[in-house]
Amino acid sequence: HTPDHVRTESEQLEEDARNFLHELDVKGSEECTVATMTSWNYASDITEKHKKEKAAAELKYAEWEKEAWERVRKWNGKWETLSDPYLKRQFKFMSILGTAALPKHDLEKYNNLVTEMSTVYSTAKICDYKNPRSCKLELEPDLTKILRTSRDYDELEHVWKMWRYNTGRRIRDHYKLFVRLANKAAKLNGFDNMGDMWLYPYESDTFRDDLAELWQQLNPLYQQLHAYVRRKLRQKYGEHYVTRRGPIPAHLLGNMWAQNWGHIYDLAIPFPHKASLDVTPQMVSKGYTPRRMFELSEEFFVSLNLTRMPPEFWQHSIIEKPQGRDLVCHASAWDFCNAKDFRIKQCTDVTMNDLITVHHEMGHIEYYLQYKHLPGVFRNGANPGFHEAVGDVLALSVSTPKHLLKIGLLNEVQDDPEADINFLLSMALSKITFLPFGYLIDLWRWDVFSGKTLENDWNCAWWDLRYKLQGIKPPVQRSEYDFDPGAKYHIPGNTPYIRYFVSFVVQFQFHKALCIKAGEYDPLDPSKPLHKCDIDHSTEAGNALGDMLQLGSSKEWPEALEILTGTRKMDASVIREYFKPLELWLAKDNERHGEFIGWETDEILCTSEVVKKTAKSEEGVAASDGVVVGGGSA
Ligand SMILES: C[C@H](N[C@H](C(=O)O)[C@@H]1CCCN1C(=O)[C@@H](N)CC(=O)O)C(=O)N1CCC[C@H]1C(=O)O
Ligand SMILES: [Zn+2]
Repeated sequence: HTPDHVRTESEQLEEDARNFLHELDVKGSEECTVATMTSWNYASDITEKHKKEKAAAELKYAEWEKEAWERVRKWNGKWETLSDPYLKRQFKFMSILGTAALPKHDLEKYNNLVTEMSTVYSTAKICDYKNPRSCKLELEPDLTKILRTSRDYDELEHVWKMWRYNTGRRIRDHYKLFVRLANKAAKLNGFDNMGDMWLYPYESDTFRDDLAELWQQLNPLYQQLHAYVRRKLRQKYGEHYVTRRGPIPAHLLGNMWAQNWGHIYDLAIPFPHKASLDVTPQMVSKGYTPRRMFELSEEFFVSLNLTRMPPEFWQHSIIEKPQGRDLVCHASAWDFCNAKDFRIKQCTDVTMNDLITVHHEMGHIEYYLQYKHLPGVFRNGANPGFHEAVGDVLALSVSTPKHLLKIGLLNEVQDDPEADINFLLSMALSKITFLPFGYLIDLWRWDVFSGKTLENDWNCAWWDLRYKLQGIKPPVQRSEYDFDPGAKYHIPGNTPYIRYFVSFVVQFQFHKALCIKAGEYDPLDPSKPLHKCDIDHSTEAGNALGDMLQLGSSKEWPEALEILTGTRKMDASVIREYFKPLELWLAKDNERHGEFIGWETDEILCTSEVVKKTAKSEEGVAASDGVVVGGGSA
């Protein structure tokens, strides 16, 4: 490099900035590794000792973040004059301190509240409906299995109600204090409330409006699917429980949160005489293990010329539920900030649904691997939605009958319009049904953080959204004693959720771009529709995906999106194109059956009053001034 004395002043500033940022990054990564390790130890073995170690490490890491932030602040007024956008972007991100801005005692309280809420959620157990003295049923695998397989209305209601009784209801007070401290931290960072701070990584002041626009474009398709599934559930459970024009009882949809209806495919399959596409039986009969499922996923990434898992991954990951201890079973991917230790923790079941989740988690690991060379502030998704989309994009190919045949999980593929509709319906039961759920979680939380939803209305505001967007209702009347949002991992876990809604839109844009590169999709060739595309073994597709992943968050997400897809905007028309044949079929089928599209009810789903418990039952007691949340039609 040029000797000091001939450099211009701005070149000198740039050199100093580079050295300053590099030094911070080395120290920051070391601190991050220590903090992440104690977080992993707690999440994989919940003990008082691990909780204390995690709490101490979080405070220590916050000390480091504050020190780094104060050193960055000294560059204010200088870093903005740098010409290199790569350096300026690093300073921009390092100027946001986060919750470490809280006074130490507030931060300690905040961290403990989150850990406490997570512990309640992850260790909750309920009593068995069929054997009330056995009270050791856990969410994974017990309750998940019951929601997936039981068709007993009352058993499902018991599990649905008791899960919420032992999770959400028990953390409602924690959450009140958590919200206050979260907003205090947001204000210390110059945001109005935590909801605004969560949107910072999307770098767009029209983001909320863009999301509302996407939902408007997707809602019609959701409503057609909702009407069709409601008819099938009415056939199964009878008109008393599933009315013609009302919302669907939430506990009948195969999933604890009604976020993915894939497990009632057997009740909804349009052409039952065609081969089933749920390959769980084949996975079991072929002796699949969790390890095999992870290797299958890795093989797909490698076939795309992407990076295989490092030895540490197989050494340290937990891919089966360990017995004899409490742990956070909710699947997660971990980056230990040292460019070599990456792990997944997942209580894997041998089911097709878990094979999809394996790909989801592996997608996170692949993103970590692709950007591990970048400075810490860029070791993130272009936006959080991109991080959620990577694994799902590969899973779109894996889920095709053609691919399942290729890997021996299907022994025949029927290629005809009816089989097509069956396949698209099975995909819609997890992709389309998720959209209103993925949107409403943070619609609810943004209103809670902003104060638009007051503490006394938390649960009824939740059911207002669940009714309005998903067209579902609770099997038993709810009150403000309950805290049903707290029964979903990401609320006690304090993980933002709009990233999943973004992912479910952009993953189809990624899929389309990769399918074109793989020569698997041609809009003008009816034999190559988007939903039949399988990109496996396409290095053109893999290289294009890798090029985008390697950017991390060093470029604004519209630029990263453009590099891969040629467009700079989230675009709902691609997911609608993928499901077009199904949308046409559903509209005709609903028309033929005279189905009412949408939902209405005059039932009181949630009361602001505490419902007086009667000896007979909980429902049926009309509260004095119940808040009617189901009055309007959709
Ligand atoms: C099963 C999955 N678990 C999350 C995920 O993988 O996103 C976990 C918990 C929260 C964040 N997380 C991570 O692993 C992050 N460390 C990844 C990262 O940000 O790097 C999950 O929650 N999903 C998948 C479908 C919809 C949603 C759900 O199940 O509702
Ligand atoms: Zn994820």
